[in-house]
Amino acid sequence: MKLPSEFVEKMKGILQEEAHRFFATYEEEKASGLRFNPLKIDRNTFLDIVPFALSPVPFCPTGFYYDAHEQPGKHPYHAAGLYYIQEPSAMFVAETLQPNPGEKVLDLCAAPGGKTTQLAAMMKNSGFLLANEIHPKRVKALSENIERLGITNTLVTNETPEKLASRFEGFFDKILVDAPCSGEGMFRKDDEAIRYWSEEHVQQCARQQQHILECAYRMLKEGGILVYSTCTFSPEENEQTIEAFLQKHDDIVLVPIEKAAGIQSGKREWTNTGLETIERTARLWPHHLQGEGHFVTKMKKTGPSPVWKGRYASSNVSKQALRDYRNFEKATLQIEITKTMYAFQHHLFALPEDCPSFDGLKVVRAGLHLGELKKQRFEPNHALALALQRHDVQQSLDIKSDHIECMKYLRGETLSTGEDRGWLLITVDGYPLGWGKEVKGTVKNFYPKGLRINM
Ligand SMILES: C[S@@+](CC[C@H](N)C(=O)[O-])C[C@H]1O[C@@H](n2cnc3c(N)ncnc32)[C@H](O)[C@@H]1O
Repeated sequence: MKLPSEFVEKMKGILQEEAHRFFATYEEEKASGLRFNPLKIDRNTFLDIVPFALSPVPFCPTGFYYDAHEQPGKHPYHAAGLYYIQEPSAMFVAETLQPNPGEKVLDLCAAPGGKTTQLAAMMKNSGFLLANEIHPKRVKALSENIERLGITNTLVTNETPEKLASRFEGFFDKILVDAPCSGEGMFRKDDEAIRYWSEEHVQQCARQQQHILECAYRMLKEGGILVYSTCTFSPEENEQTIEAFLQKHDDIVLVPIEKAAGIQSGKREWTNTGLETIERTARLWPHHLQGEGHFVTKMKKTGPSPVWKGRYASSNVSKQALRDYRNFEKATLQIEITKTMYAFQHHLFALPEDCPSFDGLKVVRAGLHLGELKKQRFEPNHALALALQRHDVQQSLDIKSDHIECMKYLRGETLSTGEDRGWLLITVDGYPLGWGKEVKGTVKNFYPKGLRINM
């Protein structure tokens, strides 16, 4: 691997006697990890059914390492949202924020959704999570991952941090800024990150991080928690970004992060003022643990915040549309969705709890996408299938993960059953994969075209 020479010199300078251990990790395989999804499966059942060898990530109770030769992204359990593939050190970030059910949480730089999906699971799909991504292409991947993992408490937006800050002053209990950075911790898994690296880019990222943190600050309640993280090593984007932020705000204090399992402290020598409390921050290094590397800071806002003056979203759904949905619900489900409903043209959503009004914001997903209102009938969305449990529906068709029928379904082919039951939840080993509509012995395939596999 050819590392940028300026990067090598800089790391040798700051790491000194540790540098050779750090550089030796570039000769080793990258760490591969996945997190099981507690919204769909418990730990023991997951370990019973998962067909790969796994070993636990010591700093994340839902995280596991898998061998590099495995391809968990291709297994039907991935399509069923039973797990999320995530770089192991990244798993520590949401663990540090520790959101609770019922809280109002913001993930400001969220795509592709590794941390969002972890946060939503920790919140047990309740409360309100705003997952924002500034880049229109990346927000699509975020939204798809939220759908696959069966997340229903999340509003996905495609906004700038400034726009959100002007709308949500003093609104959030907890905020995550997983900042865009120079990605030095990505070098083992992404050649692009190596090619893109320059000292100038490091400085540019540091300026941008300051700006994003300022926006986050405005949105935090008094007593609120702000976690800042990067997947880069440079002190300018880590200790120094936090140092500058603390200098601007005397009502922000660093909350100590417990260090275990090889997690190290941030370094006071790497601040401009020798800031002692920076040791409360955490550094995950590839030569101290199995992971690509992260920097994590936990902060608390102790001073007053403006009282949020916005309003909450209310339903805009017509009586007829609601009737069409309820008819579908009665005929197909065993549960009733009681959340506030919202329609974007013909598409019906069940909003997260405590969802603020999103008028004027670029919304990509507003909670659970229930489906589409077609002429006097309702067609369920894939997201609804993935947010259900098998027993939530009246009719389901279970296929085995190692059976050809499962591949046929994921390829978008029809299935033959000989029955005529209408909407069926198609499950793999009991876990929802998508919808099918059974008419006269044949199940029409509603697995989304964009997700179908070709093999
Ligand atoms: C480190 S990545 C986030 C990874 C994500 N949290 C996860 O766990 O999957 C940083 C994200 O910030 C976004 N970003 C870039 N510039 C930004 C800006 N000016 N404001 C907010 N976000 C930005 C990037 O598009 C990128 O998706």
